[in-house]
Amino acid sequence: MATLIEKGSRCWIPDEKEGWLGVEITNITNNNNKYQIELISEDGERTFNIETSSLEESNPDLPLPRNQVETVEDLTELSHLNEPSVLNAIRVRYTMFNIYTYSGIVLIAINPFQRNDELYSPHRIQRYASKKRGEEEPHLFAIAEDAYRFMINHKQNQSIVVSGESGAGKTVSAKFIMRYFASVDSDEHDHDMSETEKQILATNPIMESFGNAKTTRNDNSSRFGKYMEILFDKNIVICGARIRIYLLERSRLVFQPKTERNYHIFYQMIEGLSDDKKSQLGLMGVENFFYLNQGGVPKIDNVDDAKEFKDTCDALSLVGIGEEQQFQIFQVLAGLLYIGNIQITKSRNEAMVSSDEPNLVKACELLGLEPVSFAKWIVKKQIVTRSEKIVSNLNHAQSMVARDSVAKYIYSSLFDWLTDHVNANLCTEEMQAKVETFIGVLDIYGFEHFAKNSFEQFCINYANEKLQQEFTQHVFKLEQEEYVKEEIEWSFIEFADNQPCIAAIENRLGILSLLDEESRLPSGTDQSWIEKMYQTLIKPPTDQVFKKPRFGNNKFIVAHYALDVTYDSEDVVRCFGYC
Ligand SMILES: Nc1ncnc2c1ncn2[C@@H]1O[C@H](COP(=O)(O)OP(=O)(O)OP(=O)(O)O)[C@@H](O)[C@H]1O
Repeated sequence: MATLIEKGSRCWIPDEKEGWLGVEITNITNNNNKYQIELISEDGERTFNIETSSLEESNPDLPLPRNQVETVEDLTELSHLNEPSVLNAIRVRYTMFNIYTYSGIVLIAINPFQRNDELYSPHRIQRYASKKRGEEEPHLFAIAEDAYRFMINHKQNQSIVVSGESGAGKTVSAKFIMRYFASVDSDEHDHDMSETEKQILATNPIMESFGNAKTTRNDNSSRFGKYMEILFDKNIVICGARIRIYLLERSRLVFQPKTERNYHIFYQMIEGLSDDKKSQLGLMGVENFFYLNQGGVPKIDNVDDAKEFKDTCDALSLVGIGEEQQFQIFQVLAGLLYIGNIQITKSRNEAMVSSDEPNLVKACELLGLEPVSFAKWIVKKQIVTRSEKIVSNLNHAQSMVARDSVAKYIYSSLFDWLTDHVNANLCTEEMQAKVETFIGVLDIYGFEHFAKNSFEQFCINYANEKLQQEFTQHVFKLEQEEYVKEEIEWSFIEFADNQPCIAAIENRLGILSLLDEESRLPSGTDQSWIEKMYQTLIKPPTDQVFKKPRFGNNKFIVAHYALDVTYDSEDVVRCFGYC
């Protein structure tokens, strides 16, 4: 910073409202080695008493006020790669409707929250076809084209990772990338969609109805991770596609926070089915089902659930799930809603449910279960050891978990079944035989950190931890290869290695194996899992990344690459055991 502090230098100072303020140094007075710096900012001349350490250098050519033009298409071209310079460059581009900016091999996308059809038109696709990155302005299509060319030239499979927090625009971006692949190899740029694109896009209403929900951050939030592969034959023509699903948020089926909803399909079904079919399934209004009424918002603004239902049914028909099978799916869904209404009573310390409890009877009728044994196994558990079977009673809270676990398990099995069905349609055995290479697009939840973090957040953050490791290794490896190729002198760049965190999670005596072990024990509890973790992991080297919070005995902290997250252990062992 020493060279920076002189009259005329431009720099950034922290600002409570704006984050950072662009300023110019107009005068410096040294008073007992405490510098008083006069700065001129975009909102007029002001004098600031500033610690020199809180200044950040800005680009010498950055004009004031801040949001005058500074158009780097790649952040690596900035003369100072500090936080304010990076944020400013992205912000300036955004105000000029450039939502995409490169940062080396990464494309940063800012959600515009407004439609711009031209940006993704067939004409645009054509503009990026066969072009090298940098020949056209930054765009998703340039990333897709890069992967496509690399696959052709090197005969190597490619993957594009789309990452970001909820509502950032991952799913929309992934869809546009798919559209690029589906149309770039056809001669139909200016015409209608290709058959393959139609088929691929038909999977969207299905996966979204069953896997998306309204959350506080996004009315159509994907509650699962998705890896979609576009398959190419030896002539580089698309011969099919394949979807893999990760981490469906099972807890949403039985619990929704205020203003959020369960999976769209339930509301669609209630709005869209004919009265006759609804009465066959015993379906009533949303407010009558505990699994649907907790968030208190049965409707989403500008969304017509009945129309969406029709689109879902059309898409199901398109992938070969006919009307009869569709009705069976709705029957399963209605059965789950009745499971959620089953009343479990408390008697002393034991839970009780009668086999003629009306909701249980209806759930069993819809799901083809036998009421007496279903009622029994909601309130009891059986552990099978090598020599015997041990049956014990559950208390009320445990029975509620058992009841909900059945519903969660059935729903996620239904989701898997749908995915398999979609896959069978997108890639038949005949297509499979032709596959030479593929390009995969990963659309997965970003890092999550809430006031209360459950096992689901833990799994999501673990997945992101692995992605982060893959990313750093890939970027540094590529960069170093480039230096060697160009015979540039270089020394190793220090970067945060997150391997210790991954090791604490997945090693032989790590968080996951201790959980696995605990959930197999007849007497396994959350508390004993936590205590085993405290004993095993709070010592070198894992004590760097695994900690005990100052308050409470049922939580643990993991120091992730993004930040420290405190996780709750409540119900983890029981739910894990049921899975
Ligand atoms: N490129 C874009 N152009 C216009 N609008 C966009 C774009 N990307 C996202 N949006 C808007 O933002 C909303 C949220 O985007 P999207 O569902 O893709 O987020 P997400 O990152 O997948 O979120 P989640 O993790 O919750 O699923 C979209 O419904 C759309 O309204």
